Amino acid sequence: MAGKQVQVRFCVPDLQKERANCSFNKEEITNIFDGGEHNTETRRKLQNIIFSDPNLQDPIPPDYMSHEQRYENELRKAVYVMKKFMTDPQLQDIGGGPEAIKWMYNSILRHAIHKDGNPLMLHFGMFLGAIMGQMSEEQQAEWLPKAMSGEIIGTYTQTELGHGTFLRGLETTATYDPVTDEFIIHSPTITATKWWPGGLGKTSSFAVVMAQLHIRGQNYGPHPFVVQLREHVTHASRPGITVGEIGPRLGLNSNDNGFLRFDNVRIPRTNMVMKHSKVLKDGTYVKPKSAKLSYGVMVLTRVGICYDVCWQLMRATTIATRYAAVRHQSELEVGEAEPQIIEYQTQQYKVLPMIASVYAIWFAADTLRHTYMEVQKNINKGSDLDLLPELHASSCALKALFSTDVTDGISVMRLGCGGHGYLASSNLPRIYTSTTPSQTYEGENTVLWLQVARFLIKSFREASKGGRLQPSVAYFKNHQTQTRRITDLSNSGLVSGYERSVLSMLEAVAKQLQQYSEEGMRYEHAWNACSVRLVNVAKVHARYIVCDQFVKALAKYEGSSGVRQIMDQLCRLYMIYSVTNDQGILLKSGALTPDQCNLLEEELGELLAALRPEAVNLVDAFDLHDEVLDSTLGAWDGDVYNRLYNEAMKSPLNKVDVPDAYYKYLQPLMKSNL
Ligand SMILES: CCCCCCC/C=C/C(=O)SCCNC(=O)CCNC(=O)[C@H](O)C(C)(C)COP(=O)(O)OP(=O)(O)OC[C@H]1O[C@@H](n2cnc3c(N)ncnc32)[C@H](O)[C@@H]1OP(=O)(O)O
Ligand SMILES: Cc1cc2nc3c(=O)[nH]c(=O)nc-3n(C[C@H](O)[C@H](O)[C@H](O)COP(=O)(O)OP(=O)(O)OC[C@H]3O[C@@H](n4cnc5c(N)ncnc54)[C@H](O)[C@@H]3O)c2cc1C
Repeated sequence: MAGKQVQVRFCVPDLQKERANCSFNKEEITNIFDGGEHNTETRRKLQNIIFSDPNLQDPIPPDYMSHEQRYENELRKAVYVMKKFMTDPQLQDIGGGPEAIKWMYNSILRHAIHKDGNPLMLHFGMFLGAIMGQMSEEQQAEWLPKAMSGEIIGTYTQTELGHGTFLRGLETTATYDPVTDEFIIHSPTITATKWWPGGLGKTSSFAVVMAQLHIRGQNYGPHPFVVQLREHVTHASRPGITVGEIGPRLGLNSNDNGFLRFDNVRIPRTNMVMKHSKVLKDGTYVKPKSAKLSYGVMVLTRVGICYDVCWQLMRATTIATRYAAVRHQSELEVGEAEPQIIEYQTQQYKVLPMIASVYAIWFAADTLRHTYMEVQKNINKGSDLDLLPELHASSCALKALFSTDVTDGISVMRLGCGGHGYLASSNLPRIYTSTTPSQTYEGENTVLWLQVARFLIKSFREASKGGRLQPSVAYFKNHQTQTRRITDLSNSGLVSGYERSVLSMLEAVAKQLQQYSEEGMRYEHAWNACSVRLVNVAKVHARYIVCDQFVKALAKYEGSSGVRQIMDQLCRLYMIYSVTNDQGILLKSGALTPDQCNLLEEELGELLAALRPEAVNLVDAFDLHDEVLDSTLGAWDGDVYNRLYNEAMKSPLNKVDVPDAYYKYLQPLMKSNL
């Protein structure tokens, strides 16, 4: 059943044909990703307003702008949107609730308006996140209105030149002076220089600064403080503050990532962020319920990254799938017309598992978000923090898995578009460069995998003692009784295959750790000597979580049978794609036999063929506006060749037939060779 849009808009015949027979209700799928029918309606209204606003257009394609122009252009749009969003009655009236607006706004703005980074992103993400999640109620009352109105703009400054991963190694100090009731913020060394925070270079007037808290000579570890960096009105950097931008990056070049140094800068004691830990006037330190609660903003951002990369994958798959339906190349049979490249099974294998991955990521991210909300509720109620290790481990696992899967997936989508995928106008290069840093920021992925492994090893030991297990590792309780082989290849059978593989890997690595310890190696060194295996088991556990969540989400799905059927096929594809990619692991652990792997590979081919006719409709159902795609190859109408040609015409080199550079360099060379 085709949606309304499909019937009225022009598109090339190849896409018309693809859209003519759709076996499911696309709108129902759109509603899933928007979080309900009402949200879809709200998002579309917002899109119409935003995309028809001339103030949000770029004067020239950002690729042809200088570094300064890009920054200025994005800041102009970001400030305009902020003001418009807060004051325009049209936007106020749209409704949908703050949650809906927030998610939709993030996706529309981040991906369509701010094409290569937004100088206010950290303000809206982590600065506001720190105010709302880490400040006491009195502090929120003071800071939130200022931050919401734009009176102050802030960022989150944690990473330093010398340390990003190792928070305990941060060197910036916040020393309490009880005489003046102030903290003295200081950067004692060059490596203490804050380095990387988004919006820090030229945009932010304030920052949440992570610094080592010192009271009367004792170090209480990293804590967050609010520090004013720039003067009101003049925006000049304040005395004792040295701040600037760190220079061009692989991508996200419109966001002024910055550096920052403090020379004994004094701030009031009450600028310490004090929801969880406090320093009283007399210098008494009030401990938090858990030392790790001050890392909460990172956890929230890790959850956000799971959704963020999912949107990026939706964009990349939409572009590559539509292109694959429009592009004709080679011959399937000699002398026959060139087929659409999507007819090649290898091309289907590029796009279809990535479309299925979008669903897998979305459902797992949703479960993670609910765990986050539950933990947050418990923190606010002052009740126990039992779920904190679960949240930490799952958010590390899913952030690391999805940022890697999606970065790799986008690369495959680019390759799937051949040479044209390498053109900036396809937008695949920028989608890639905007996504790959998510493997580094908010916890470098290897480091996060090791955090997951730490949780797994602890849980494994707990299971052997018959102890209590967190939900994501509840399956460990069976570990001594289960045989390794699975006998049925259904989805739940394959999930069980992953469980058994994790347990088998854990058993082996735990044994190796034990052996090293018995040989006299210190535990930390034994851990390091096993860390490649530890990372590997963490990855398999993460894949288990995602497969398990996908199956569970579908079991609860109450929509139409058409959508249910297509999602079942996608789930099956995701399962088999994952298992066949991991078959070495599953074979080694004894969960699968080579014959079973062969059966799964056969089924994979059948699924690709079954899903091939639905490919374009599946990406249409993501309902990404052409402005969100921003791609010559992925637009809804499929008019790829005219768009490619027209975009090339925008190159400044094409303004004149013979450029000045010819007269300066080439002509003298060519003349001298006459
Ligand atoms: C939507 C898109 C937005 C994109 C914007 C992105 C902008 C980017 C911003 C940034 O990058 S901000 C900077 C982010 N930096 C990091 O993420 C640093 C990564 N490092 C860490 O998180 C930690 O240092 C560490 C690697 C987890 C280790 O921390 P630490 O050394 O202090 O811990 P340990 O002493 O080793 O203790 C580990 C102990 O603590 C538990 N734990 C660690 N972190 C957390 C947490 N966040 N929540 C709960 N628990 C935590 C951990 O499980 C261990 O527990 P036990 O095993 O001892 O029980
Ligand atoms: C685009 C972008 C935006 C950012 N925005 C912000 C921001 O707004 N605010 C902010 O504070 N920071 C920000 N960062 C910084 C980011 O959080 C750090 O870069 C990240 O946490 C990694 O730290 P690092 O750079 O020190 O890498 P390192 O920790 O030095 O990593 C280098 C290598 O060492 C390995 N390694 C390190 N420790 C271990 C270990 N214990 N075990 C095994 N291997 C290890 C890593 O796996 C990696 O291969 C941003 C970074 C980027 C790229």
